[in-house]
Amino acid sequence: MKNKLLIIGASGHGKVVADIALKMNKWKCVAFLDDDESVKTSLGIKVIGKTEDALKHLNDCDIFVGIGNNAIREKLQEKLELEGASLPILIHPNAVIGEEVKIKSGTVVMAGVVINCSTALGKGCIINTGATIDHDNNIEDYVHISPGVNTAGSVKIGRLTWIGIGSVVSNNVSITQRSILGANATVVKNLTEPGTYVGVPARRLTNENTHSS
Ligand SMILES: CC(=O)SCCNC(=O)CCNC(=O)[C@H](O)C(C)(C)COP(=O)(O)OP(=O)(O)OC[C@H]1O[C@@H](n2cnc3c(N)ncnc32)[C@H](O)[C@@H]1OP(=O)(O)O
Repeated sequence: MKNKLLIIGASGHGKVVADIALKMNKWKCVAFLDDDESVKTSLGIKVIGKTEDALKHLNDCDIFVGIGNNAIREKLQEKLELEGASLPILIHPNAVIGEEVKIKSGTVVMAGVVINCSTALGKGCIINTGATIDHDNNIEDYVHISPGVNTAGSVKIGRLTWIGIGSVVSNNVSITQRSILGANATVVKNLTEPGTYVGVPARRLTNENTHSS
């Protein structure tokens, strides 16, 4: 771990990431990188360069990708990993993490989250505000669990999936990779085809647009 933290992305999600980093009180200095030149500060924290500048700071900074879009976050984190970057895990001090929980690099766990025992979180995941992830879940890489989601026991969520705000996933259910669950969806059986699912119980949207946040 380094004593400086660089966060890529200074917009809404990046700001929440920075707020968590400040509350963890582990870094002497926190700064942003952002490709929008008009953004000079965010949350009172300086933007000191663009995404491409991350490579100049590999030796002196931990780097965190604070981008909400799953596919973009994956692309940036994978490149940084190849370059040997130090990619921390961010956990808000008011999150509750059970025994035997495994969390991989580049994942953020936000305020009010509860993760029960024996659950595994992959790399580059977002576990957003107030979500609960129960025991023995397997959340693969670059998944976004939106605010207020509840997953029951032994749920599996495939890589790059986005679970929309307030959704519920019943116990022992698997959701395949690259899926999107709309706000307030309820999943009661396995979703085996990637797609966008909405409603109670969740059903696939027929005319899907392409979303990847
Ligand atoms: C901190 C943060 O902000 S984290 C971010 C949290 N944000 C979210 O969780 C947002 C989740 N996104 C959604 O729910 C979106 O509506 C999506 C991704 C499911 C669908 O978006 P789009 O592909 O643009 O679909 P669109 O808005 O055109 O809707 C298509 C149809 O599905 C319906 N629909 C869309 N979302 C939902 C939903 N959540 N539940 C039920 N029906 C829905 C629409 O009413 C529409 O129906 P119609 O064709 O009969 O008019």
